Formats: sequence, C-alpha cells, structure tokens
Amino acid sequence: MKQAHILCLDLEGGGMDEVARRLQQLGWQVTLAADAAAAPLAQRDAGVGLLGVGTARPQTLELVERCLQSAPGMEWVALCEEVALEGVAFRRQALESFFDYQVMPLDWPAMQHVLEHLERRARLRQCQSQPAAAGDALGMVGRSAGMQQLRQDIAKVAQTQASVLIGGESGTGKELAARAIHDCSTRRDRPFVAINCAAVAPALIQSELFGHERGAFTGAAAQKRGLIETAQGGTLFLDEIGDLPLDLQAHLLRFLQNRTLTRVGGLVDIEVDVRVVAASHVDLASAVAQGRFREDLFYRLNVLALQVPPLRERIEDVPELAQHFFARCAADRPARLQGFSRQALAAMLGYAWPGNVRELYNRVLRAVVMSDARWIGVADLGLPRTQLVAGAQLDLARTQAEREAIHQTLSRVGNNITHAARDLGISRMTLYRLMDKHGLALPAREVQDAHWRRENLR
Ligand SMILES: Nc1ncnc2c1ncn2[C@@H]1O[C@H](COP(=O)(O)OP(=O)(O)OP(=O)(O)O)[C@@H](O)[C@H]1O
Repeated sequence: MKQAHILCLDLEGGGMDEVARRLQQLGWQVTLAADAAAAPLAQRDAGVGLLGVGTARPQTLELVERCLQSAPGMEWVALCEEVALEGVAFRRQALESFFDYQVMPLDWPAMQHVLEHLERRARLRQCQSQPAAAGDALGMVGRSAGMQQLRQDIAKVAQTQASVLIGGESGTGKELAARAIHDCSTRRDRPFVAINCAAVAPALIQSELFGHERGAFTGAAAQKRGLIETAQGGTLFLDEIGDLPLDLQAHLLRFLQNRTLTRVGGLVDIEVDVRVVAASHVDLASAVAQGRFREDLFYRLNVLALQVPPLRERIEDVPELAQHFFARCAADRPARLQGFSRQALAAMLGYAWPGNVRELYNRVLRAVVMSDARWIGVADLGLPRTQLVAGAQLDLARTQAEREAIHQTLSRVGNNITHAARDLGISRMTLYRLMDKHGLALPAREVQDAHWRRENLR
C-alpha cells in the first residue's frame, strides 16, 4: 500500500468513481467525495487531491476555488476534458493553483508518475506541519490569524505564575483557553478547578470558594474544603468573575494579596498555592467605572490579559471546527452520514454565529441527529433564515429546487431511473448520488441495480 492518501473530488459529475477504483487497484488509499464539503476533513488524511473539473464551467471553477482555499496544505491535480483548456479562466487557475493537470481519458503511466512525485512532496509537507499538530493537542481547533495569536499568547503566559484575565463573548472558548494555559504550565500535573461565579447562588459562593468549618452556619454539619484549597498546586479558573458579589470580591482580593485564606467560621489562615485565571464576557473595565467591580481586584487579575476573538471574526475556522465536532459526534451519528454538503458549509460560512463556537457545536449535533441523507444539508443545521447571508439563502433555495425537480421527475416517469436521468440531463450515477444527498428513497426495482453498481465501483 502506498503512503499518500488521495482525495478524489468530483466537481462536475462524472468519471471520478472510475478513477478512484483504478487508483485503489494500483494500491493507493483513496477517498471519493461528491463535493467540496469533504475537503477540510479529508485534508487531515490526504496529502494529494484530484479534482474532476470536466469541461471547467464557470460554476465549477468557483467550486475549485473553494476547495483550494479550504485545504491549502494539499497538492492538487486537475483532471479535465480537452475542451477545458480552451478557457482562459481555467488555464490561469491551473497555472496558479494546481501542481499539474491531466486530460481525460487518463494516460495512466503519466498519472502514476505525477502521483508518486506528489507522494514525496506530501511527506515533506507532513514533516513541516508538526508544530500545528502540537497546538491541536490543546484541544483548540482553528488556524485563523486570531487563533494563532491566541495560541502564541497562551504559550507565553503559561510560562509565568501571574494572574490572567481572559475576555471574549460567551461561548468563544474562554474556558478552553484557561485549560490550555494550565496544560502548558508547570502546574499541568496538579488540579485544574473551574467555577462559574454566575451559576452559584450568592449565599453559597463564599463557602464554595473558601470552604467552611463544621457548624459555621445552619446545615454545615461537617468541615469542607473550598474550591481554592482543592486547586492546591494547580490552577483555579473563575468564570464570569464579573458576577462575583462585591463582598466576595474583597475576600478574593485578600487571598490574591496574601495567598492565604480563612474558611467560613474558621480562625486559621491556610496557605494555598494556586494560579488564578479569570474570565468575563462583560467588559470589566466598564463594570469598574459603574462601581460594579472593584478596581483594585481588576488590576490584580488583569496582570496578563488575553482576548478570545468571536467566531464571526475568524469565520475561516468554521469548516475545521464543524468537521472537528462532526468527528466528536461519531458515537451518535449513523454510519451512512459522510459529512457536510457544500451548501451546508456555505451556509455556515455565511452565518454570523451570535452564540459562537458553542452554538456551532450544538448546530452540528442537531444536524447529525436530524439528517436523513448522506451529506448534512442546510435545513439540518436549523440556522435562522433571517441571519443567513444572501449567498447562503440562494444555496438553500437551489438545494430545495434541485430536490423538488428530482422528486417530480421521478414521479412523472414512474421511478424509471434511466428516463429520469435523461429528462434531467444528468448521468444515472449522478442521479443516484443526488438522490442519496437529498434522502430520496430508491425505487424498489432499482435498489439491486444501484447496489451492484456501488459494489463494482469499490
Ligand atoms: N477553538 C476551539 N476548538 C475546539 N472546541 C472549541 C473551541 N472553542 C470552543 N470550543 C468548544 O465550544 C464550547 C464552548 O467553549 P467554552 O466553554 O470554553 O466557552 P466560554 O467562552 O468559556 O463560554 P462561557 O462564556 O459561556 O463560559 C466547548 O464545548 C468547547 O470545547
């Protein structure tokens, strides 16, 4: 078996399944995908991509562009019809973006030669991309400039013991950043303890943080260590610190100054060595100006400040994050589900993500559960229509029109696949693929035929 994994993408409906089968016979590992949605996922495995661009129509060239952008680390080869080379736009694209092009029908010895060359290049690239993989070990996905900056900042602050204040909208990944600081620090083998100050009742938060002695208040039947103590030697993450009541802000300040605490109802000072990382989705400086947050505590916490950018400012991370969450849902998802359709990816890229990464995760989970087809569609994501940008609305409308056209044609011709494909102006294989994509059941007498074809294409 060869080393490089080859992604075969069929952008103009035809011929790539045959190419994929032949490559497999020649010993290559191959992933055959129907559309560009698979590119970011496959990029993790594949170093080489073959793009079937057919006659290179203008709409195909747009898809090519998206593929190239979503998987910049891959080496691409275009497989085209002779006529494609007459187009100026395609010739320019081929020159700028492809390692090579091959004209169909393929000259297989030449093709083998190109692939072996690319395999060697892919191996070299893999060695170069090791540092990026180290970033992923922190569980933080995203290669946008904003995320790269954040990773660099995390690596720097992790080397110190100073308090850190992490800002950013809700659901952007502040807790993940706090964990990453802990995991990169010398405290990584000690506990990481997190508390959401907004989620604990004000009456309980003091004893939660500082602990209590037996009999300190009604119900305190036994002595209890607080979260600060349990984080001994490690990192304490105070989420939504802006919601900490003012009297407790004073207690926390005292702890940060003296590094000792007293349990509720206690008399003894207990020394605790913890590093404090705090986060807030509200602007603490304005909270200080409004008298809702102590200025002295703000400066104690804000020794090192990190900002997690909202998802709408690093929208290029969306495909990779979506694929990451799709992979995370492996246990919940049906085996038939392959990934995101091109339309679904376009819709995600055109959405403003008010709920940030957490919302993206929830939408992917929903789509995995709701989708009946092989590829997640726009509707499965349940994105509010009003917030889809025009391009995504258009994609949704196109998808619905495509499904309707296939459904109506099949009904008109009594589910005869050959006649339906002819009337729709597409090949039978393309019709099968589109029916799969739209979750349209195969007519019973065609099932066997389709099964036979798929088996023979493997
Ligand atoms: N860069 C990322 N890579 C992978 N997963 C991420 C990333 N950013 C956030 N997540 C995931 O998104 C979800 C929300 O992240 P997290 O809880 O860290 O956000 P937060 O900003 O602390 O939220 P809140 O403001 O509500 O406390 C989590 O499931 C987290 O694992």
